[in-house]
Amino acid sequence: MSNVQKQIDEIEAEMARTQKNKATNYHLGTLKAKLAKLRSELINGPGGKSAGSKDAGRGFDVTKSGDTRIGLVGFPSVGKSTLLTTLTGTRSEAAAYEFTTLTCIPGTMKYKGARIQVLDLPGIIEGAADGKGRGRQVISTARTCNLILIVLDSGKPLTHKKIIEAELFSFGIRINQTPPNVKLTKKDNGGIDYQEMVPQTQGMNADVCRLVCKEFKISCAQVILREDITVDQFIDVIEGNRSYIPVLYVFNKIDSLTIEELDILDQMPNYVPISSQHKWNMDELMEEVWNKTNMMRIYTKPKGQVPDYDEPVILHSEGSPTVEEFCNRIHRGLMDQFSHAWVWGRSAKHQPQRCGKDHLLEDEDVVQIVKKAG
Ligand SMILES: Nc1nc2c(ncn2[C@@H]2O[C@H](COP(=O)(O)OP(=O)(O)OP(=O)(O)O)[C@@H](O)[C@H]2O)c(=O)[nH]1
Ligand SMILES: [K+]
Ligand SMILES: [Mg+2]
Repeated sequence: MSNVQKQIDEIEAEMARTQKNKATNYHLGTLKAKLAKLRSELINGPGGKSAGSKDAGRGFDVTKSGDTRIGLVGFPSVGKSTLLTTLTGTRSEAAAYEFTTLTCIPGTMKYKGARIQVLDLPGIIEGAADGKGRGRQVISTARTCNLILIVLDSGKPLTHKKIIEAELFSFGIRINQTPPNVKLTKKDNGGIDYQEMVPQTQGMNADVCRLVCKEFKISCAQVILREDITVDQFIDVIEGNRSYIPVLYVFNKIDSLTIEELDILDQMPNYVPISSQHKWNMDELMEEVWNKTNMMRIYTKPKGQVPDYDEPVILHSEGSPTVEEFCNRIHRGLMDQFSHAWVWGRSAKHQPQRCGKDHLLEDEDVVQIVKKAG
């Protein structure tokens, strides 16, 4: 065991021993900061780049293609390769022995007009993020995905889910979370200026903030907390290299479960039960993938022609994208020529509606761009 891993274990043991209360809150804050620093060191070497930076653990060299990228992550033999083949038609060897897949196999599927790249990956086990097997490469590649499918064998213990989550976590991936709404501005002088815009109920206060900053050698900064966060989330802000990625839990091999066992699984959020071998419930999986990747279809309509429903322009957006974002997606420079747009569909008050560049679009709107005269 490496020296760094030993220190990590010691701190984790100390944290487990320490009762959570007001008096120990500060001490725990310092321990959490130390732990985060050691984890970065473990992944990148001492003084190395922090997790997630370009030269940190290298992923597999697979070119991005399509509108979005999803990765299949899980223990060996849960059925990732079988799923890739079922979804995309690309053959990836599947077999009953562990570590059948030794590299990253890409495939593509089309759904609602969007081209989705799916990455089959080698299986990972506990300790993957610290370099066991190809674990680091797998998780580095997972960091490049817009959505991760954690594939689980529904006949195996649920503890596997926790282990995979912990591996992703220690590599700087935050699943199904949004980046903390915190502003941190480093300064040259003036100490730590700490402001709470909303009451903090999960351990943050001015002293904890100062202690954690000190651990990271930040002595002067403005810190504004715009939501109620945990100390761990504050450390995430300081380290600044986390990847916030949505996750779906795909419970495979449900063909070998009883109805009662299936009912228990049914109560978990973000989960999709499937059988990749029997192609069961693929429709729900595709729909959940669609919902989690925040894609929107906008159809173009050249003047005097019917809209092109086969090749939508795909926009990624948490909320509604603007006409301007749509134009920029088609090609740079289009906005220079933009006069107005005709919009049909859910976002239009009448069909069509004449709109400016700030108009907010909805899924499946049809847009015709009118260029400036001359
Ligand atoms: N019963 C059942 N078996 C399945 C299903 N999907 C895959 N399998 C079997 O599970 C075994 C492992 O499948 P793989 O697709 O190789 O699993 P993997 O996760 O890619 O495995 P590694 O590449 O070794 O990590 C094979 O024997 C598959 O036939 C399923 O839906 N139901
Ligand atoms: K296998
Ligand atoms: Mg495989």
